[in-house]
Amino acid sequence: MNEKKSIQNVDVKGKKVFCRVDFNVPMQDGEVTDDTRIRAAIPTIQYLIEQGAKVILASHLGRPKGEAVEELRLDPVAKRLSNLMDRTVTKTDEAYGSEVDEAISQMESGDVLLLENVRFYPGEEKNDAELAKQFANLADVYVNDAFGAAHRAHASTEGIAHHIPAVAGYLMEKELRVLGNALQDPDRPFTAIIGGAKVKDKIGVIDNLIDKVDNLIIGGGLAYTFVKAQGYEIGKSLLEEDKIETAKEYMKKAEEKGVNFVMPVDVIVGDDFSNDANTQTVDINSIPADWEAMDIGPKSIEKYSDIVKNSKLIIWNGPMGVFELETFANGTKGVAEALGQTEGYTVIGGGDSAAAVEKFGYSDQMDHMSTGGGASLEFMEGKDLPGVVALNDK
Ligand SMILES: Nc1ncnc2c1ncn2[C@@H]1O[C@H](COP(=O)(O)OP(=O)(O)O)[C@@H](O)[C@H]1O
Ligand SMILES: O=C(OP(=O)(O)O)[C@H](O)COP(=O)(O)O
Repeated sequence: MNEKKSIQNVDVKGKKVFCRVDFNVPMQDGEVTDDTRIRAAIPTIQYLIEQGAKVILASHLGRPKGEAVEELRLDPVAKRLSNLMDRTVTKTDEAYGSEVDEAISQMESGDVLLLENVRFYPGEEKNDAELAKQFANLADVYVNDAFGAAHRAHASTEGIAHHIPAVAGYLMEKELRVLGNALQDPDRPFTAIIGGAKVKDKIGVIDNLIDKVDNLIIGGGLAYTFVKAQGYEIGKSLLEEDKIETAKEYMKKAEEKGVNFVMPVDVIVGDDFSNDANTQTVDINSIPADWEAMDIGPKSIEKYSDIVKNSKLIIWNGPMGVFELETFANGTKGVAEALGQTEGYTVIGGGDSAAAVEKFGYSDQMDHMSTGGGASLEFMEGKDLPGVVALNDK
């Protein structure tokens, strides 16, 4: 990232700036229910205003598949941004075309405009060259602050960057710096905790992390493919059959590299995927047939917490159990608490882990909560992010 230009390396004074943000926020009944991503983009927007730029914001919301969907219009987002910044935010009903041209022609220095959902146009996700040009024609400079969408090569995240000067915003810079430092020059002991349910999505991350960490802690639904690979029975627990061999290889690789590969030692099993399930706490080698492991047990929580408290750097992606159900939330809560208490630097990799940390009230105690789920995973996996690659080199 150090080699990519940032917002401070380009003159934006009095210029029209197309700023791609990730305002893909949860909404209910036409109201924004979590404005974390909106607040995270404010330092960049504020800087552009202070520089006297004309700030043209663009974002996607949801997955409207190339056509206008009323519930996915960005009006509630414009309203929330306007409230948060205590200033007028003009919103257009299109993302380019005559209405947008007219609105931009009326802008003065320091004004803020929000374009309509860019995914209302089929060319956005196809990274269509014509659409990218249309976006570029709206402005003099392109700023990408949408870290959460940086793993997408779309017209407003990638294509546009080939037409006008293209730089990273403050949020993008911060995300890449924190995650990049963690992976390149980590303080040690360096611990990664990987949980959640998507074995296929996370197997590459586990592989890449084995080359970097001192402790690799596995929890959540994906742990049971590894438990099975160790030769234990897992009852009805989540299993990705075709990844058992890969799991074996990774455990072998970890051993060869001297990485402490940490698995649950006990689990909470349930007889039903609900809060009313009957439960038992069992050792990892005693999961009964017909029961499903839905959370890590108390001995595992203690073991994981001790490692977390003795680490200098901890990255966490993915809950330890089915935390949405109170009955199976203790593992995730316990790990969140340990991260809240550790002296080490804590990085939460977006997605459900960020939601869990928020839900249990520990977000203020974390050092960095990433605004990107998929993006931070791909970054940790060592993949190039197209939205970053396309930016101008220093
Ligand atoms: N033991 C388990 N069995 C089934 N599902 C689980 C288990 N542990 C966690 N989960 C589920 O994993 C989901 C999150 O998985 P994932 O999307 O991979 O995480 P993230 O969004 O943090 O990357 C949660 O909905 C949670 O209920
Ligand atoms: O919410 C997002 O992804 P995330 O849930 O993986 O963090 C981003 O806005 C990307 O959205 P997308 O996955 O529809 O391309």
